Amino acid sequence: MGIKYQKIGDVVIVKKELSEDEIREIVKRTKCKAILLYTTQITGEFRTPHVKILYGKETETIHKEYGCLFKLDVAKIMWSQGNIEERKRMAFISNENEVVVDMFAGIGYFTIPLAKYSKPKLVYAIEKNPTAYHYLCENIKLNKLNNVIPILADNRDVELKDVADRVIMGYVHKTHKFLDKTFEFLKDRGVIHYHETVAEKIMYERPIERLKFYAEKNGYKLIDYEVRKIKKYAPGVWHVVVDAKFERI
Ligand SMILES: C[S@@+](CC[C@H](N)C(=O)[O-])C[C@H]1O[C@@H](n2cnc3c(N)ncnc32)[C@H](O)[C@@H]1O
Repeated sequence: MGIKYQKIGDVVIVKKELSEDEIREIVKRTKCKAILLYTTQITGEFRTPHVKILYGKETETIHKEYGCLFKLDVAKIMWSQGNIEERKRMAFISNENEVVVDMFAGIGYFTIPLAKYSKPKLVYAIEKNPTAYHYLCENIKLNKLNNVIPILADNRDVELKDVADRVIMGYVHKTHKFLDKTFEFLKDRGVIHYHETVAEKIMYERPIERLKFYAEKNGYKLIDYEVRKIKKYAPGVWHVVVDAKFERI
């Protein structure tokens, strides 16, 4: 059977309609409790999937990855398998001396592995969507973390000045528009993990130009950076992350 599927906890996601035989085969093979069809690309600021349930009823599950537990309702909240390497990388990016702000925390995609393995002093995990925030709080409890403060808010409304050694911007919809706020969170020196979707031809230039522009505007200078590919986003378009180090001028 050549059907492509993705298993999140005990829920399976497919991207095309299945026959009765195919549903039976997937259930037998994966022992899943539900099969969901993602009907369109994930869009919108909350990154909510559009789904049709092909099998089962219950779509809430616990996904295990890299020793972390992620509870989510797969019918309401996205899970990007393509970001797996970045979630692992973020797990060990910080250290015990740091305070981190995760501006687009979701259910804790980066916050949970980072808080668990890097053990920073504190992670402020900001999330605007109440459903994602609910699971973020559940996941902090499930993973027994005491160094995460979840905040239900639009990150632009959060008043935290000069607190962060590191800011994660794991969102790819006009991310640069949030950079003024990011520099408000940042201490005199710090690192920003800036995500962007960008055409291949300009992927080593445009994100850097934007970072430099907002740094200068906010009284910082870019002192070091590295552009990393996360995944192909569309034909000729990459989802990249820039690890960028800044210092206040
Ligand atoms: C979907 S996550 C990114 C995916 C994730 N990095 C992964 O590994 O799969 C982005 C989150 O940012 C949240 N978000 C969007 N705009 C926001 C804002 N202005 N303030 C706080 N959270 C926001 C969305 O609700 C969503 O949960």
